[in-house]
Formats: sequence, structure tokens, C-alpha cells
Amino acid sequence: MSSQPAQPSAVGARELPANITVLGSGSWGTTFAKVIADAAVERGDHDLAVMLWARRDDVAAAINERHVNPEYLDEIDLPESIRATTDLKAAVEGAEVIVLAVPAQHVREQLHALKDALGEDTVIVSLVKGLERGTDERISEICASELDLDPENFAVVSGPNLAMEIARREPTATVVASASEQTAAKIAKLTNCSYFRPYRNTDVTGVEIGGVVKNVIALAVGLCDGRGFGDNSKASIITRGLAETTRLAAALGARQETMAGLAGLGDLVATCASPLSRNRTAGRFMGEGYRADELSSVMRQTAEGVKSVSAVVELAHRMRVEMPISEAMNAVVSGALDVESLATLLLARDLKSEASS
Ligand SMILES: NC(=O)c1ccc[n+]([C@@H]2O[C@H](COP(=O)([O-])OP(=O)(O)OC[C@H]3O[C@@H](n4cnc5c(N)ncnc54)[C@H](O)[C@@H]3O)[C@@H](O)[C@H]2O)c1
Ligand SMILES: O=P(O)(O)OC[C@H](O)CO
Repeated sequence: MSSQPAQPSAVGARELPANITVLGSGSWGTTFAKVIADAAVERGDHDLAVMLWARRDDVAAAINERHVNPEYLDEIDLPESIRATTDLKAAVEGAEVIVLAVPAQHVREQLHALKDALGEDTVIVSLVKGLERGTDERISEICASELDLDPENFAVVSGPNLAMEIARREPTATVVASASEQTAAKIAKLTNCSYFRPYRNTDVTGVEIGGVVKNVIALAVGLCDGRGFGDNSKASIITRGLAETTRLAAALGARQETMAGLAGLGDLVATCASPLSRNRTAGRFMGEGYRADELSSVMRQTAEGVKSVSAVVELAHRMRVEMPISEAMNAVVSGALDVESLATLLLARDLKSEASS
């Protein structure tokens, strides 16, 4: 037996990364930073630093000075180990893990701005549940095209994860998916704490598609609320919504069982059931008569389904997949269909066997 001390591993003496940056200090970005900070404390890691990039000076100042984010997470005390800055380059300098928590339509410009500061082995983690309009690309595809990122250095975290519930430490599970089992395991360990349980998966496409399309289906469920329809209508939309999500995911090469898991059915149920959901709320406002371009007057936060629905439908056309609920929602969002006509259109197609789709 050798008496030599164990050599540090290739990633250094630490098993897990110590420098994490979260881009976007909205509800989920701030909450996810808190999850990482709480997880570090629970495993006795007191050296881990979490940097939050904020767009606004007042948000960064509130996080640094008062350890709160009153704009997005009122009443929640943040760990003091979370620091914030509005300087993007400084935020990503030396980061081993960069977490994307900005709306999907702004991911590419963010990546473009940080490209030169990125380390060779930096892992990018997406929390984003949207498709880019114009290209119909998922965030993993944008990372590959914009950063030439090795897919093994990409992970997506998605599941029934309403930010406010997690910020209040209410228990939830999620999925961390990466083409690399090792990367998924690393991000799972980094985020695992007493109230947040990540499951690993290698089906990146399935996990991304589940998160994107559930937002569109939640708009439709919200419309039912706005029109005064009850639970039969909503359960029908949720169930048929899962069927069309699964068709699209399968056409893109994802695994069907991913859609039956936390990032598919789990997230769909949470979003469609919760009054906290911005997508369901956006749908309710539209059901009450607001146009999509009027939503910003009644809602401050991102409802990704409104922004992504046209890209979902374009992608479905390209893949020759039938998505009648998404089609109907796209027509409402674009103003081509009024909500009074929607009820019949949402579920109206040629009669067929349930098993055939
Ligand atoms: N809130 C949740 O419960 C939740 C849970 C899981 C996933 N998500 C997903 O996470 C992503 C972020 O959501 P969120 O809830 O944190 O959104 P949010 O609306 O609360 O915050 C968005 C953040 O992005 C920033 N931002 C807005 N426009 C920007 C731009 N042009 N450039 C750069 N930054 C910009 C805002 O300043 C803010 O910090 C979305 O894709 C959402 O679907 C949200
Ligand atoms: O508030 P929503 O509708 O953006 O949904 C938040 C999360 O995605 C739920 O998992």
C-alpha cells in the first residue's frame, strides 16, 4: 500500500464547484440561488459563493444590503452568501457554473455578451421554459449555436417548481437533465437540500419540451377560468395537452416516459393547478377579455407561454405533429381568434380513438 496522500481530482480538491453565477434575479433565479446556498450550508460547505446578476441597481442593492429581493420575492430572507451585481462580465468571471434564469427571448443576447468570459469547462444550467421565436430553438440548441458549447457541459433543471413555494422551503422534486450523467449528478448534488430533491435524466430534449409546452397548456387552462368553465374542461385540456406535448417530444427524439415524469406531467399539473402560475394567470386575463399585448399592464412577470406559443406551433408544423390546443392558443395570442369561439376549437378535431394519439 502506498503511503502517498490522495491526489486532488481533475476538478480540484473540491468535489463540487465553488463559484456559481445565476443570470437573472427574478423569482426563479433568486430562488434557485437560495436553493444552492441553502444546499451548501446543509452539506457543511461554507466556501461556496453564489453571485446573482441583476439588470437593475436597486434589485442588486437590496440583495447585497438587506438580503431581500422585494421586487420578486417579497418576505423571503436570502442567505448572506448570495451577492449581486449588475456587471455581467464581472458576474461570470471565474464562474464554474452559470445558471440561465432570464426569459427565453433574451438568452441569446446574454450568451453573446458573456461569450469571451466563459471558461473552457464552465457548465451552463438552464432554468428557462421557453423557445426562441424566429429560430424555434430550445435553450440547449441556442447554447450550442451561440457558444459552441459541448453538450456534456449543459444541463436543464425543470419540474413542478413554482418559485414562491420553493422560496418558502415547501418540499418539491425536480429533474436535472444532461447528456452527461456526470454533469447531471454534479448539478443534482449542488442543489439537493432538505426541501429540493433533484432526479437525474439524460433526456435533455424531453425535459426542455415538457417545460415549454406546459406553459402553453396552462394558458388554455387559465382561459377556462376566465370564461367561467369548470374542472371537466380543465382536466380535458390538461390530459389532451399532455398528449400533444408527448407527440412533439417524441417527434424530436425525446423519450415518452419523460413526459410521464416530473418535467412532463408533474410540471403540467403544478402550473395548471396553481394560482401562483403566471401562465395560468395570463390565460385567465385573456379569458376575461384582455388582449395579449395588454397583459403587461396587469402582470409584471414573464409568462413564457405567451412569448413561445408561435414558436411551438411553428416547430409542430415543421415536425408534422398535430397540436390543436397550442394552435388554438396561438390564434388567441395573435388576435386571430376571439375567446368566445375558443371553447369549441380547443378540443375540436375529427373524432378518433383515444389510443390512436
Ligand atoms: N418563477 C417560477 O416559478 C419559475 C419556475 C421554473 C422556471 N421558470 C422559468 O425561469 C425563467 C425565468 O423566470 P422568472 O420567474 O425568474 O422570471 P421573472 O419575470 O421573475 O424574472 C425575469 C428576470 O429576467 C430579467 N430580464 C427581463 N428582461 C430581460 C432582458 N431583456 N435581458 C436580460 N434580463 C432580462 C428580469 O430583470 C428578471 O431579473 C423563465 O423561463 C421561466 O419560465 C420560472
Ligand atoms: O409561473 P409560471 O406559469 O411561469 O410557472 C412556473 C413554473 O414553471 C412551474 O413549474
